[in-house]
Amino acid sequence: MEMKVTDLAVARGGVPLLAGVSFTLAPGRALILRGPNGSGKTTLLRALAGLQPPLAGEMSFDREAVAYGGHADGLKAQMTVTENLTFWAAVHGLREIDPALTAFDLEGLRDRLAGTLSAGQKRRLGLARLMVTGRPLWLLDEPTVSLDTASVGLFAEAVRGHLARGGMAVIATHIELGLPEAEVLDVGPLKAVLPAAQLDDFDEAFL
Ligand SMILES: Nc1ncnc2c1ncn2[C@@H]1O[C@H](COP(=O)(O)OP(=O)(O)OP(=O)(O)O)[C@@H](O)[C@H]1O
Repeated sequence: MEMKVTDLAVARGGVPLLAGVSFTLAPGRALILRGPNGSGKTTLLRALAGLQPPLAGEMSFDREAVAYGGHADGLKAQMTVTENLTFWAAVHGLREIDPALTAFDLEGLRDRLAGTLSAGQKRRLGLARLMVTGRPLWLLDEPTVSLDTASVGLFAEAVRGHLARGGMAVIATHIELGLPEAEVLDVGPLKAVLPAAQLDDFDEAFL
């Protein structure tokens, strides 16, 4: 499956943020989204994930292929690491969790309640969940928040393994992930031009 996005425009709170977003991603490829705070990377990812409608443009790829990793971790605090992953795999009709435990160095924590994990450990578990979905298109919003250098390395290896299996990834990040093979899209220059009338209503849009 190829991911093709053409002339996408997105808004948040009624305010247009980005326009003319176009890219094509082939199996085995990753795209890194860059851009200043507030430029619309999260909003773009939400639109790609089908969580909000775009203002305009075309998206051609299978929505069922998407595994979305947003800011909220969505972990079940009263379930163990193993139970969280097993549950998530089962939701996607799968059972295997060991490769994900290994990839994110979670074996030693497999029986710990997710609610008792540190911020970085929770983040690793949240990322491990992507692997057990079996879904080919990872859409990731700031996946390395709370991760130490070693864990960023684990994440980069996991993405690389995913790409090697024919997967794809679109990743919004401010840091250097150590994925030089990834393509980069800077959304900064794609800032939507607000019509004057809309500029008057700008504050209202956030109320
Ligand atoms: N729920 C909301 N309602 C209204 N406006 C919002 C909402 N969430 C975010 N925004 C605004 O939309 C704009 C784009 O936010 P977005 O989170 O997409 O940017 P970003 O590029 O991901 O930023 P960052 O690099 O800080 O994560 C910002 O001005 C933000 O304040």
